[in-house]
Amino acid sequence: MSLTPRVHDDGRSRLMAYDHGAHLATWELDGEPVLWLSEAAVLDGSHAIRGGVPICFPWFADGPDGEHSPSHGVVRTAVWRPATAQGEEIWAWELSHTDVVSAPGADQIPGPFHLRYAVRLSPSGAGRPVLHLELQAHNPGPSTYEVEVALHTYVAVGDVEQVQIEGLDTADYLDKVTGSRRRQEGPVRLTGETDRVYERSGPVRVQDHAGGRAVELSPRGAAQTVVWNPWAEQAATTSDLTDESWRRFVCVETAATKEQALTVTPGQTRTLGCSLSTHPVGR
Ligand SMILES: O=P(O)(O)OC[C@H]1O[C@H](O)[C@H](O)[C@@H](O)[C@@H]1O
Repeated sequence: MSLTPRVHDDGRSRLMAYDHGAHLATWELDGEPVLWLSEAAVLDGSHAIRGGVPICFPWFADGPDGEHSPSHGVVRTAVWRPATAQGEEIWAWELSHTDVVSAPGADQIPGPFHLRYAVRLSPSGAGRPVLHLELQAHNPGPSTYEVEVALHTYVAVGDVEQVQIEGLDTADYLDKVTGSRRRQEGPVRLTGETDRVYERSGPVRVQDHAGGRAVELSPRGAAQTVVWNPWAEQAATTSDLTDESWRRFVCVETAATKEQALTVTPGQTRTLGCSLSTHPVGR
């Protein structure tokens, strides 16, 4: 059975989203994808959707201790409840710990939570729309806990080998491919499997020379930026990626993981967000 998408089309921006994962799956601007969605994405609710913006919560990858599962937590595969959209919001959803009690990994949730996630478009000064994503994480319980959170944004590019990512120069990062800690020199260029957690929160600009466009991501409420691309060999073993499709995206993720996880005290709401806009390449 196929999931039913929600569709918003205002003539310039076309957005498609699913209640499964509160997952914004596509953003096309003037007919061109800004967010990438895999042609082989599983859209029957049995898996996380490969592409768009998966929401990782309350842990990232295999979690703070490396022993959490499933990957990226329990909410990207949960069915979220539609919530009332406010102001310019196109869609909003909510999800609580009580909605995922029987999900795999539920026993590893650090405490009761209530999430609200909203997708909004606003015109920018230059007349180009800006996409705003915002996740609010509320702790309704009696104890303080920590959560890892990420908006795992798949940015569509013409050819990942011709991409330069600006805004991370001099940032320290953990290279998860080699396990080493390093410092970025100049813009990020991808030349192989890339999985890095940068200790910096944007703005970050993806210069997509083959695609003739730049995409800027402006994060809020998180201290880290993750850059990920599986490259050819990893992609070949990933069932929801087709041949060569790894060239068409780079994940630039607004993230709060490990030592930078978010502490949420009783009654507190932490907000993490990201705004995306397109620009002429090279400027
Ligand atoms: O395949 P997924 O569970 O969606 O994860 C895809 C990727 O997400 C993040 O970028 C992590 O840093 C990677 O280690 C992981 O491989």
